[in-house]
Amino acid sequence: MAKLILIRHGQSMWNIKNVFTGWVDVPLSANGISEAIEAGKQLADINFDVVYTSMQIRALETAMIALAQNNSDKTPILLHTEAKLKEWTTIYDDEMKKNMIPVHHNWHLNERYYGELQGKNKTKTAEEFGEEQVHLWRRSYDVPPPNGESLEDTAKRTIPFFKESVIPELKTDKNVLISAHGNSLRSIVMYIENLSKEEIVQLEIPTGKPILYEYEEDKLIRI
Ligand SMILES: O=C(O)[C@H](O)COP(=O)(O)O
Repeated sequence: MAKLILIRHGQSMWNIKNVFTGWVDVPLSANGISEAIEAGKQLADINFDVVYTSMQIRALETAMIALAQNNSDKTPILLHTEAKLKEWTTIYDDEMKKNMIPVHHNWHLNERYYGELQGKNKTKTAEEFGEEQVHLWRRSYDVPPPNGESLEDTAKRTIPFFKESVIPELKTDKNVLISAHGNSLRSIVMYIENLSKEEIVQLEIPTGKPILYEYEEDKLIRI
């Protein structure tokens, strides 16, 4: 039975400062690296066949650090350009691929674009615009931050990608790791678990804590 593992990147350098990050490309903090190592140890017995990350370094770092803890002797191969993808399909033969894990990067998994809030301190923003308004921007389904993406907007790019790229892997019994972000993953969990617009407001995804599903009879069951 194929497994799907979702993991939000470990704590980032801006998570520490409580700053809206979105599409700003910020690395993991020392604590975030420890979180990724711990997550990797928790997932060490899963034989991953393919990995998907966003284009953002915090998600890629988390995936690579977690994979470094894996008990398989496979090597992750970053397929971050069309040329690398072509090389993967033409140069590497099946024998070589047995000991490798393809790691795909894709902007569709990027964190929600936080628009004008990017770079702003979350506490100061709440003081400026009010707690309720900021909570709506951060956790509602369809209220976007100023010149940013709502969760609904984010889902319009994550869900088609998930259906077109990830589901076919699960259907062919591949174990999949997705390393992404708090809100891009909230949109995916909302889809998988069929959460309502009201329920999604309550969903928080902590940094570095894997979410596990098993794929059976065309359904994803949380385990
Ligand atoms: O982009 C960010 O600031 C964080 O990754 C998620 O922020 P949020 O928890 O405020 O949505």
